[in-house]
Amino acid sequence: TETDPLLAFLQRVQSDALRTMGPTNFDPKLYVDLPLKTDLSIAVTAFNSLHRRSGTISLSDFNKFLEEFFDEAGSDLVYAKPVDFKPEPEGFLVKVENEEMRKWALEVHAIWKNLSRRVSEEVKRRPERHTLLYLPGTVIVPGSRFREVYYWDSYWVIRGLLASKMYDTAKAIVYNLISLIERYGHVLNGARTYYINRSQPPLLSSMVRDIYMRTGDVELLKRALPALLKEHSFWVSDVHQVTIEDQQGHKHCLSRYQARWYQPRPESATLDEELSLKLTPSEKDAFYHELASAAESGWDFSSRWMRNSSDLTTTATTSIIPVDLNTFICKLELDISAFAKITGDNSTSQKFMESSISRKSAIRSLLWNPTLVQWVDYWLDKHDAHQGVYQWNPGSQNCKNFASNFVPLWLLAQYPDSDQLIEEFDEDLITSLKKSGLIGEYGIATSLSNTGQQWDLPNGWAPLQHMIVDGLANAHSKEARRLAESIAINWIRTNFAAYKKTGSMHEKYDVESCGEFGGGGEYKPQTGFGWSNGVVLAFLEEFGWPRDRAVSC
Ligand SMILES: OC[C@H]1O[C@H](O[C@H]2O[C@H](CO)[C@@H](O)[C@H](O)[C@H]2O)[C@H](O)[C@@H](O)[C@@H]1O
Repeated sequence: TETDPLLAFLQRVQSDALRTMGPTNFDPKLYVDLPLKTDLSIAVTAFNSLHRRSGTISLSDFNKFLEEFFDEAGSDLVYAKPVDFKPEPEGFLVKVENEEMRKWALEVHAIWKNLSRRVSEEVKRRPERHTLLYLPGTVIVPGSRFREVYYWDSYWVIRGLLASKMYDTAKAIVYNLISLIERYGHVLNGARTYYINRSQPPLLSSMVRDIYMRTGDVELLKRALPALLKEHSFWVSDVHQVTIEDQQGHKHCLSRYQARWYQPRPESATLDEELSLKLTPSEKDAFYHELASAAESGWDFSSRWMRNSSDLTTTATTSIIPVDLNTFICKLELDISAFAKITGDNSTSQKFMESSISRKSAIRSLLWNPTLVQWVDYWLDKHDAHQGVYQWNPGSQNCKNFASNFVPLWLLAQYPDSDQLIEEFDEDLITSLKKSGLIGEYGIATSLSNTGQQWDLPNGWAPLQHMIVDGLANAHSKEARRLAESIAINWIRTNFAAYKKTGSMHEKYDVESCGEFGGGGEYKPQTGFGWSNGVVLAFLEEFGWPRDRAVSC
């Protein structure tokens, strides 16, 4: 995609739009999402002549140009009512007894209709006019500016669809993502040409597993398995995998995020260019690479990846071994092993069981911190590397509290015999979470640093709430289950309060105030919103809502 002519042209339009319209309310992503009405060459000629005619283009000429040559952003995804949507499905949230809560849950459930789309046949016919990629089945988009399917968002969308008994829609999403692996070798960050250079947290196997648990569909496992094997190769290739030798001389392999991209992200090019103004040309390329790699992590952006939490240009994502990524890959290995066993491929099952055991041992040896009683990320220092092998240094563990430090709880809950991850699961881990400062009044904070980046304090994100709550709820400890339920109740209440106030579900919430959505970051707070809806429905399915429990916070 580096020389993708459509993207190159749309980025010229994007920077002209900024010059013409000014920075207020400017969203660069809008321009790289515009579908062309004509062949590219015709639009480029018209654009060049517009430039020749007038040095600075007037707003009205610019708007006329947009209207003549482009359709509206998002018009290449057509509204499609999901085939399996029912206003109140049989067996829906049976444990929700409170009438007000049930009424709201049905409203949240009904939002699936608004977020459901199909890629237009026009995209299949003339792909060169669209940055949107063709997908065969129904998609659920996150909402607002996110008018395409996203990789890791889809896991929580599917969790919600399962609560909504929409199994066909859930499967269609999975088949779409599989089609991306078949075409590109990995699931893209999102289904746009400008996302081909990177993936997002690998959760496809978790989507398949959860759907299989509800439907028993072995065909799904058979279709998914070859794709998951390809995806696994992607995450353990030289690009992502690093070898680290521990203090006993054992070598371990763990993975990191690393996009194949050294330019401004097309969807945010004007912002990336502005941020990099003070950098030299080679520093710029490295910075763009680190930003795109942070986007691969799903945590774009966060003090978690920054050497100096007040300076985004110090983002160094590729120098970090993230605990959540390795948990997801370990889960992918366990899922592959389980699916292979069910479908009768015992040697693949055995091979991936062994890979998962090695990764668990690596996580425990390198990322577990016994003093903090939690897992942590690890900073790679190039001075510690000899012939491509890093020597483990305990001082390089990142001891700051991030919600991601507790994501292994989720894996432990799904595969309870994964105890190689930890000496022994005991109440100290729960105490460590409670004392971390991450548990806010209305949810789990992403970090403890308020940097103005969206993956930091005071923002709480639905996926992080869900993985930790799910992990605690299934930890076979009454204390852990109680904590899980209280986090879930507060999270539901704040989502409910914000919905009552604004009429919308939000992409992120402020965990310090009731009913407030989150902010910060590089774009305006978005509504819709796929994963938030999914997590509310999944929590209500798990914990229910008794008649006499107050709905407001
Ligand atoms: O346009 C800026 C960035 O937007 C996306 O990231 C955020 O939204 C995604 C969709 O909900 C979500 O998956 C991600 O975790 C959010 O940070 C996009 O994924 C980025 O690649 C993009 O640069």
